[in-house]
Amino acid sequence: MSAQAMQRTGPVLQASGLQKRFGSVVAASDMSLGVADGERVSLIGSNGAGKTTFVNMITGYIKPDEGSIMLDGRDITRLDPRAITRLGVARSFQIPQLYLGLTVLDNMLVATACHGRSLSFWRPAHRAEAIDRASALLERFGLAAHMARPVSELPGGVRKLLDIAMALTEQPRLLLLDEPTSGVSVEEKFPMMDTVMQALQQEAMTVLFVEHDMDIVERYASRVVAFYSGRIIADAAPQDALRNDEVRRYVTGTLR
Ligand SMILES: Nc1ncnc2c1ncn2[C@@H]1O[C@H](COP(=O)(O)OP(=O)(O)OP(=O)(O)O)[C@@H](O)[C@H]1O
Repeated sequence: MSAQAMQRTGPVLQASGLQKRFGSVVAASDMSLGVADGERVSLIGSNGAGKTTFVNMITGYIKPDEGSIMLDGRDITRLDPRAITRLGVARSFQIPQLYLGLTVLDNMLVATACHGRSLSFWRPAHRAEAIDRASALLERFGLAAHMARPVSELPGGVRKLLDIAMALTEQPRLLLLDEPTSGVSVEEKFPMMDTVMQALQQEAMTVLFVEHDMDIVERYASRVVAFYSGRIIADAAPQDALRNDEVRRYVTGTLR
């Protein structure tokens, strides 16, 4: 077995004892979380609970005061965001980061060039490979018909799908999604998430997604991690986590 394959028997992500203070605010207090290959973990919590701080520490935008973060057994705690992206942590934002004047395919190719782990993108062979990969992903996300259209002509839901597809161009090990259904209508949110989750399953992707909509959490997460006041207060299967008293009191507001 290769060294890389042996590494992959461990967790994809292992965060241990993360601490972060902003002045007197404790944004992360002893946060530990291990995520195995193929898990779909939903991060829940009310405003200010510490979800974004956790995600920003994983992606390198914030450095923890204490604790460590391992990706496939490699210590990424002190690496800069670009190096962490190159090692396989991809992220999609609540507001899609797209080039509105470019076509859907060109957005995918820009993402390939930006997330690229080598500088060979502009070589013809690599470019042809990138186009093949982009086309396959657009197919999986139901976006193939839009390939030649400028993003400015596309509705919000389609832009969200494109933003997530763009995060996958370089086959990351871990995908972080920030509220994938925010701003999506009630009628659109389930069909959109069905498409996203099916595509992610086909890619065997490990996903962490921040989500406020508990219907979405219950339906699509394999595991739920709940945050409150900078701490992880529950980490369990969706049914169990959403029944937890602390989660009902501090997150979903169903227990007073
Ligand atoms: N850069 C910063 N400077 C100062 N305080 C910060 C900073 N980032 C976060 N905080 C504080 O840390 C705490 C955790 O915030 P965080 O953004 O992680 O919460 P969250 O769970 O993501 O909330 P939301 O759902 O509103 O995004 C909050 O009290 C917040 O005000």
